[in-house]
Amino acid sequence: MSVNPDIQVERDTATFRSIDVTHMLDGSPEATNQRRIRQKQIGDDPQINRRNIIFMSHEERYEAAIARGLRIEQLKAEHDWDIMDENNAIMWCFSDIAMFVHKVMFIPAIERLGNKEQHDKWLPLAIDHKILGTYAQTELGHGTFLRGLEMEARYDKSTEEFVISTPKHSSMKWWPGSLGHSSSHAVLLATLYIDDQNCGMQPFIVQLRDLNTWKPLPGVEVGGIGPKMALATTDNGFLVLNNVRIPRDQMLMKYAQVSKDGKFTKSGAAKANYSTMMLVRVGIAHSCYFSLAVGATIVTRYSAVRRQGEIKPGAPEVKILDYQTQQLKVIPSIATAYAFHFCKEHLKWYYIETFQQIQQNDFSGLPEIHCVTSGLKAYMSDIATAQLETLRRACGGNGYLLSNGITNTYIQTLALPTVEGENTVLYLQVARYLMKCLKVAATGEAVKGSLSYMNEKIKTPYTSGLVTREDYSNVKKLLKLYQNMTVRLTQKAGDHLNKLHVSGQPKYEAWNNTSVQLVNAAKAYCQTYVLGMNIEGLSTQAVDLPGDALEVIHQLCVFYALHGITEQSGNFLETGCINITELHIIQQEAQEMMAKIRKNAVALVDAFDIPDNLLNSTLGCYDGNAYQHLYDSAKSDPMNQKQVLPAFEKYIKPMLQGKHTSKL
Ligand SMILES: CCCCCCC/C=C/C(=O)SCCNC(=O)CCNC(=O)[C@H](O)C(C)(C)COP(=O)(O)OP(=O)(O)OC[C@H]1O[C@@H](n2cnc3c(N)ncnc32)[C@H](O)[C@@H]1OP(=O)(O)O
Ligand SMILES: Cc1cc2nc3c(=O)[nH]c(=O)nc-3n(C[C@H](O)[C@H](O)[C@H](O)COP(=O)(O)OP(=O)(O)OC[C@H]3O[C@@H](n4cnc5c(N)ncnc54)[C@H](O)[C@@H]3O)c2cc1C
Repeated sequence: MSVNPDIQVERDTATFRSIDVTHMLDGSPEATNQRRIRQKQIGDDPQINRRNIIFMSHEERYEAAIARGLRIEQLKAEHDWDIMDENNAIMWCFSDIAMFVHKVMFIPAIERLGNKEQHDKWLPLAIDHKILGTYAQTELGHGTFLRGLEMEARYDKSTEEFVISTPKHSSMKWWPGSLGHSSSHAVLLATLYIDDQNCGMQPFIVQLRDLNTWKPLPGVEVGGIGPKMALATTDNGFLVLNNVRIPRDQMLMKYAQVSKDGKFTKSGAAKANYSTMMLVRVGIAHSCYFSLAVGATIVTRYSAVRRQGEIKPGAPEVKILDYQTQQLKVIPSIATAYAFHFCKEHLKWYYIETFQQIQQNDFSGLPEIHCVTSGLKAYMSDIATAQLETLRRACGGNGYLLSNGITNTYIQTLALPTVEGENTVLYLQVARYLMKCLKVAATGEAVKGSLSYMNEKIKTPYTSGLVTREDYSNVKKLLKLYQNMTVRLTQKAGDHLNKLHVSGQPKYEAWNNTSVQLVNAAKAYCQTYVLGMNIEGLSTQAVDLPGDALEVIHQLCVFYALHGITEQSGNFLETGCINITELHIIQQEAQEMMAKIRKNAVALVDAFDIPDNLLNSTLGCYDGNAYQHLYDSAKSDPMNQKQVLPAFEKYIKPMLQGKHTSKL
């Protein structure tokens, strides 16, 4: 099929070469080649390809997702993939792999929470798929408040075993992925009791199913929790354990130990057992980038080939991308996807460095990285889901179809604000850190790390620093506005907290009564962080780009900063970081920048380089032939393979013949 001329002209008139930006996103031309080879191995494989999933039943999808997982293992062995390749493969399959919690949580939990002997015993079994596992933490009664977990592991000194039980309905495990039907084992988080003394949440390895028959072991009641909005193939489950006994060495003992005679000891940081969640929060940031890149690609391409209505009366119908309002739906998502790219790259290296320190028992970086990973997981998933919905609607009626490729991406991404810590709760963790830094800054001590800008801002009076028109496209000046706004919102929340406390409210009550302001400050901190990483990316990753490409990536960053101010203008005005005249100029500059970026919109999403066989979209194919692909997809619907469906004879015909009323 030839390329739609409407999309070809977009490529021909772009001011830069997409491939240069693709190399930047991948890190180098060699990395681009390597990724393309991997994506071809996945996309071309009939067992992995997700082409027909929209026509499958729940059970068919589940089975296909198991087969996909197995096939990925084979490809990994055949092509010598490393862990990054494997994680990317899972992401490119949109996590449509039934055992993916085994890979992204079960194995990492053993690695992080187990000691050397436990690594030696369990990791080879898990890595070779001799056992399949889940991460079973959340219960029916508690997901957020981990100190409230009710499943009990009581140590029995006489047999040197833990006895695990579910005292009431609310204490059953509820939600763990792959638990329903696909796991033989679980890393199970339960409250440890020794002689009735509560020793906090600890991780245990518990076998759930017989490895030959796959039947639940005695004392184990397990099953799926029922159909969900999406992620149909991650069989989230429930688990009830009735006095199930496991040997002492099946408590993962890297950070807490129970001796044979029942002595409890702890090593490492207080929250070291929470470290698996931090890793997955980093993975979620990466997923948010990918989902948004997918959505932006589909909708930008569709908007460039869909013609509807006229701008100039009587003139030919225009591409919907030429409507300014459509641009406002599409361009921010492109700019955000690029900002998220820089941010997730930074986060990946930041996590690797800090994890290495933690491995050396240096926990000093833990509070800051907990703040950053919690905040970015929350902020990026909030923004990604909001923008995906805007993008989906920007396709009009066809945005409601499953074959468009964006609907599935959107509803899958909708899980991310909830999993690994509900977003509001995570923002409140960020706020806790903000309040601590505020206290440090107030005493005149230097705040270090991502909030070091607080040192300067807390002392100096604020001026926007926007004097000339050029200042409005100076990303460093714009970043200062964001930093000002974050510090002011933090101070405002801090003042409110203190005021309530001084007026007699206990600290915990004052905290709850300030939590709206606290969350607002935390979001501002996250938004500032993302912008900061975008700007840093310009001078690190983007710096080697040819001038024309660098200019466009720079424009995107300016637009991201300006648009963010227009979206949050209330915060910027209320804190006095800009005045109304400055806001009007910012709005105007943002619109002008959007119009410039529009010219390169298709080339910018092409640079994400997501192949058609992973994109799985009728609307967003590279060739721009959306109508042909929509028609082909409709024709391939199994319901269209018969001219007349059985329901005709059963119900429609009797109705047409007036026979139905006799049965009423
Ligand atoms: C790539 C796609 C992947 C999709 C994956 C899908 C699979 C999904 C899996 C899951 O959802 S698994 C279950 C995830 N569950 C959660 O994330 C639970 C959320 N809750 C928490 O994380 C915590 O309970 C809490 C809300 C952060 C608070 O915990 P708690 O009440 O026990 O803490 P406090 O006693 O209040 O102490 C807070 C104290 O602890 C520090 N802290 C908290 N978490 C961490 C951490 N992860 N690392 C380091 N430090 C942590 C926090 O900073 C506070 O410190 P101080 O201020 O007291 O110094
Ligand atoms: C698709 C999916 C996959 C999952 N996979 C797993 C898995 O593999 N393993 C696993 O263990 N779990 C898993 N979970 C569970 C998930 O981690 C929890 O649902 C999540 O942590 C939220 O906890 P919750 O359900 O208890 O929400 P709740 O805490 O009940 O949240 C409900 C509301 O209460 C608010 N709230 C709660 N506490 C506070 C507070 N302190 N301050 C202010 N507001 C508060 C929240 O903001 C939210 O608005 C999964 C969930 C989903 C949806």
